[in-house]
Amino acid sequence: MPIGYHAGRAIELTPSILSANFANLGADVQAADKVGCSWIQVDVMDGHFVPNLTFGPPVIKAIRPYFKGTLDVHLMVSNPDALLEEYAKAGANHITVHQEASVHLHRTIQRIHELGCTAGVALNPATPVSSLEDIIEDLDLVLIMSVNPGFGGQSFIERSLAKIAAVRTLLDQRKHEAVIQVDGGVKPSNIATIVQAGATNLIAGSAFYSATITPHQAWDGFVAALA
Ligand SMILES: O=C(CO)[C@H](O)[C@H](O)COP(=O)(O)O
Repeated sequence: MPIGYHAGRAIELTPSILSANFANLGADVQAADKVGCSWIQVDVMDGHFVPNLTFGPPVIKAIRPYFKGTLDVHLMVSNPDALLEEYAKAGANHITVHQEASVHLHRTIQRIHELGCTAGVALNPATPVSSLEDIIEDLDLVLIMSVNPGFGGQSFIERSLAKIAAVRTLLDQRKHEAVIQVDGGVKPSNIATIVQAGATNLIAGSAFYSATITPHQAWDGFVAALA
């Protein structure tokens, strides 16, 4: 269920399980389902493309029964092509790869579609939106990284707002509809500005899975911030 609407588009809140309690992962995934999230993101890190290690396909398979909506796998890995089939088979509905990690990006996007998933491309903070000019019409989603990938709990990089607006302009120019997802430092205090720039799907890690508030309270806080 959307947390709001902007310019006629539904706005989705996507919890990142990077900030969940790994000792209680099934329940934390189910909590996102119960509060009404339509998407959940699994941040896959390989210790090579980014300096951290997280979830393999068996984890995706294990949590799949606990979430009805879109299971969004964000591959922060070198050579993503080698892993696409395994993550699709494990239960991913959507797969995002990094522009910086993909040598044959067009082929990679085709392969994700062949596997029955929707496809996205992520841009690191220093990667320009212009790098998507020759692929954007093939994409279901563009992910603007608003932190350097690898860790939750970092601060939103303000320059990301201009990049979100540039993606919206490019999509409008090409008359193509795609999700604009933003990942890193998203909070109730900045969500309205991010949505006004053109984003439609907001990743929330530490602001959703927190020691001080429940997922339900987190959801309510984001809804109120957009109202
Ligand atoms: O992909 C990520 C880091 O690479 C995280 O999902 C992202 O940083 C979200 O965490 P937070 O909301 O705590 O900033």
